Amino acid sequence: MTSDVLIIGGGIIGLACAVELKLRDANVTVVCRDFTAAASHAAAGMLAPDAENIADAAMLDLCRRSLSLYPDWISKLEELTAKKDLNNTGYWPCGILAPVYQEAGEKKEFIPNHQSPAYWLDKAAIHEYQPGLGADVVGGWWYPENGQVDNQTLVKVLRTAAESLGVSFKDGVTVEAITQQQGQVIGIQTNIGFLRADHYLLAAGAWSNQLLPLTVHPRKGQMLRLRVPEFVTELPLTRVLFGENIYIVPRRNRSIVLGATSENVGFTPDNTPAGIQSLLEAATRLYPQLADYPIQEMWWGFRPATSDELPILGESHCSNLTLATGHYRNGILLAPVTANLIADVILSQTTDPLLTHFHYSRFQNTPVPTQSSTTTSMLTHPANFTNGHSKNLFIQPAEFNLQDSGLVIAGKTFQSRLMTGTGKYRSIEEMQKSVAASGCQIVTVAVRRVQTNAPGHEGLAEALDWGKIWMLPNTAGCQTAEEAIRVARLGREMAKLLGQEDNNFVKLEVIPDAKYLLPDPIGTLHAAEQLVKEGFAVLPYINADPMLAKRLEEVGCATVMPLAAPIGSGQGLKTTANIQIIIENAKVPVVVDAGIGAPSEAAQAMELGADALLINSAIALAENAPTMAYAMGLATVAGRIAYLAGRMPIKNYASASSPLTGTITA
Ligand SMILES: Cc1cc2nc3c(=O)[nH]c(=O)nc-3n(C[C@H](O)[C@H](O)[C@H](O)COP(=O)(O)OP(=O)(O)OC[C@H]3O[C@@H](n4cnc5c(N)ncnc54)[C@H](O)[C@@H]3O)c2cc1C
Ligand SMILES: CC(=O)[C@@H](O)[C@H](O)COP(=O)(O)O
Repeated sequence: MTSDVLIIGGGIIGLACAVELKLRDANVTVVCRDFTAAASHAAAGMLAPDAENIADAAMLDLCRRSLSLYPDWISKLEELTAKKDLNNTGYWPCGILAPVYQEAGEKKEFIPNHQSPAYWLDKAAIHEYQPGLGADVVGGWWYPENGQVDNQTLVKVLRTAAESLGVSFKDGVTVEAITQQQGQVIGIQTNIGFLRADHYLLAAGAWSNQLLPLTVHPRKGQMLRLRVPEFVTELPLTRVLFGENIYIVPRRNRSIVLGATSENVGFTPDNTPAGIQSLLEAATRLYPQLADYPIQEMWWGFRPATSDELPILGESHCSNLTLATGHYRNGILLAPVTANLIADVILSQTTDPLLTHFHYSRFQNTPVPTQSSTTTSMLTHPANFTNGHSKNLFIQPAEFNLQDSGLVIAGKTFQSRLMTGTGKYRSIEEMQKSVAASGCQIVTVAVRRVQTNAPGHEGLAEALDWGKIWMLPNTAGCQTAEEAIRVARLGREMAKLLGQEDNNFVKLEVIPDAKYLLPDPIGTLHAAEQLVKEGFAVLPYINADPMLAKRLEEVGCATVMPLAAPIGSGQGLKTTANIQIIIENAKVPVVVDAGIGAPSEAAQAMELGADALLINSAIALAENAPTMAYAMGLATVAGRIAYLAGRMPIKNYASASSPLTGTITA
């Protein structure tokens, strides 16, 4: 049995799983960066499987199961925290009324086959049942079994319960990478060092794809809270109103939560006038007397959304890593069922059949593996991936036991350590052949040039098979941090359009100087800080400056990319001493970028211990580009193997290679 479980993320999902695992005798540690940033803190707390109008049958089943677990789960939590008063979590099966302004025309009556009842109320009935609704409400559904919980107090109760059971917490700690070897997680890299456990659970909400390339992205929601004024003696609302683009959630403590916007703006923080205005307009239309209620508080949060709006639950590509993320709009509702099913997976190795529907591999073209075959290509391009070329550049003979686990950037593993570009080729066909011949798995693309169809970039984006090659959008042509941030966002959209939904990589170039193409260190640092905040995996192109490399690593960049020599100069390794210092100190991959002119220089950079190379001009401008690409691929592998083999020390004097003893004297 797995006893030590490390949970990444201390939102409701991480906490609920921690309590359940601990109750089943596991040793549990929760690592959490920032509890106040959690969606769990920001939510409205509705328990609304029916009001949410969930179309997917398996999801509806999951939500209903969770709703039915709620009463016992709440009692258990409140017992654990020695507070039997059910109001402590604000759990309130108060029902949800969903008024409409236009009748949809469907048959409206009690639906007896519904697993939970739903009643249609016509205009007269709804106004009688809920006085104070806007005059233009024409009817609505009543879902008596839906309800709410005060998510902010619930997570506090969960945290207290977990602590009282002995769950250990590492607060304010950021997980930077999940380190894997041969289908196993061997530990997690954090800002306080390397942590190990028997088993790992990823419950990092909207930030999950900073650690694994899952299709989880943030969907921002703005919220506000009103207070029932003193002069209103009785609670005016005793059920949730779930209207069009608005929900009104009255708490028993006389606050009223209004939500929420649904914005696709990455991790852009703050409340905005437009967001708050839209909520207030919709709320006062639905329940006009709110117009006079005092505003108490505003906030925002990031729902962990997936492209099909369903959570990702259960096993992963690694046998000791389980996933519980992507709960999107229903994570508060789904907490108890998630905790149960995930504890079953981790501790009893039993997978409820329902979990097949929420398996991570549904976003790939691969079939869902059975329990006995757990490895798929989610994070690691297959080791024998040849990128269309007949030669496999990555095969390293087993007898050498090289223990090279691949290049890991922002949790994604690549076998090839060579990245190439797409510029300067004489034709698209030559570029395609060169990319294939190099064996590279990452190709950088200048977002601006592709968007503007610059000469040589027409049709470029479509010319490569992005099912096989990971796109590294770059901000070439940007002179300021602001421009680079804008272009990075476009790059992310471009990658999405080309089918890489989960690609958050950006090669950051801020280059104001046209003659030497030297990057602006200050602009690069500023842009990197912002882009990291927005959830990008940032790969900054820099001069070979060890201090800057350190600062960029500290702000959360996924790699550093020091230059060997100016871009396109083919001068070779001109910055060796500084690159060596960067390599010695870096905890993120060091990618030597720009200026490499020949395979010998590529090999030399890898022998120094660089993790990867980015080479464009030396390939594109060679007389025979595909052949040079092949040579660069071989040189990268040779340099890496030589680095792993460990070169001999350099000596001042000769030392004979043949033995000096036992020779025949003449
Ligand atoms: C405005 C809004 C309204 C909502 N309303 C409802 C509702 O009414 N009903 C409902 O059921 N659901 C609702 N939701 C959805 C629900 O809040 C989420 O689905 C749920 O909170 C997700 O929980 P989680 O634990 O997965 O993620 P989160 O609560 O976001 O927690 C993730 C945690 O992981 C931590 N973390 C992330 N990355 C790292 C890292 N690298 N290292 C360490 N820690 C890390 C974060 O700091 C965070 O604390 C709403 C969400 C929003 C934003
Ligand atoms: C394509 C790209 O990103 C280049 O800006 C990169 O820096 C490579 O430089 P070389 O063209 O000198 O290899």
